[in-house]
Amino acid sequence: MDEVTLFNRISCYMYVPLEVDGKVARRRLERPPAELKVRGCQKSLPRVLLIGVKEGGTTAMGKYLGLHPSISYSYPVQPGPKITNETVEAWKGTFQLTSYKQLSFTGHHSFFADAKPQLFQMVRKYLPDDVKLILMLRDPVKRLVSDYVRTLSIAESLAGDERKQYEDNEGLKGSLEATLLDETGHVNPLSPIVRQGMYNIDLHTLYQHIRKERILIIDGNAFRKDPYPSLVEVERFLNLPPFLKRRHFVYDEVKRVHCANVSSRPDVRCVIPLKGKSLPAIDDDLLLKLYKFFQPHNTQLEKIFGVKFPWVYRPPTYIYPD
Ligand SMILES: Nc1ncnc2c1ncn2[C@@H]1O[C@H](COP(=O)(O)OS(=O)(=O)O)[C@@H](OP(=O)(O)O)[C@H]1O
Repeated sequence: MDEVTLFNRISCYMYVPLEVDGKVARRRLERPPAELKVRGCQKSLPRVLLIGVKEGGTTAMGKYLGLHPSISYSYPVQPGPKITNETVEAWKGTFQLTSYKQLSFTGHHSFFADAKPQLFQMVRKYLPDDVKLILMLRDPVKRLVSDYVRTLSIAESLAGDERKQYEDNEGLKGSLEATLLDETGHVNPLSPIVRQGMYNIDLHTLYQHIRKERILIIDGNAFRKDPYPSLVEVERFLNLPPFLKRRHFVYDEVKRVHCANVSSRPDVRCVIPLKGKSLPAIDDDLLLKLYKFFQPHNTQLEKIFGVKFPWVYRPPTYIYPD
């Protein structure tokens, strides 16, 4: 069966041609009510949850896994802040319709590091018993720099008290060095963007609450270089019928990432609209300090939790490795 037919048989939505300025685009519509009923289409709480980390590749993973016809992906919205019947209902209200042949899937990059209490409460009380979690971990130094660039650009778009409050919350202190280092020049583990990369600590807490078999950890570095092998791993972890193919992901020389091309989903192409954000040049000494700081945390990841990604073993370096 071709991709479009398969999608049209399973999904609660369809894409119809729409002419805009002489060009044919596609508009997504809900299927007719009778079909929605037969397919059991409704908003349902996720059976698959992407839990982070921030800047780990969660946006691309969400969108690309959502290309699978057996997956109904809803754009990430953070529930809460308190988890109650009402806030969970409101969260569910933001989801797409899911048919009985699909798994409802969403997530938020904050679950792993900042919103664990909410995550645990939801898993205990609200989410389906068979819920599975996907966690994307990326070289913590790259994650940190990417996070800094993103956070700074958000701060620069704000003004006055609002900016000050945001900078305080995020621990931004005027420069990359001031944000990451304490008064003695050591990497500051209390800096929020440093703390987020100490994955071993958060993983320890996660495994105390959620069984290991329910969690798949994906290498965000490998996913960025080529999303296809990671997506196949996720398909298998979720016991989905194999659907995603190598030809669905094409490297874009300008954007420097893979973009998607699946005929049933004209709405998903590249995750970033233009070029990937360029990372600042980092002083050699600072880079070495950061890699040295994270090395014992990465070692714990391997020794205690069996995470064997290449960057976990990398010795500290003053170059920014690939
Ligand atoms: N295919 C593809 N397309 C676009 N971007 C990709 C892709 N694969 C991985 N990435 C990397 O994802 C990084 C952003 O991560 P997140 O989406 O987790 O960020 S967020 O915290 O949820 O906003 C972002 O990090 P930076 O490159 O450092 O900006 C991307 O490199």
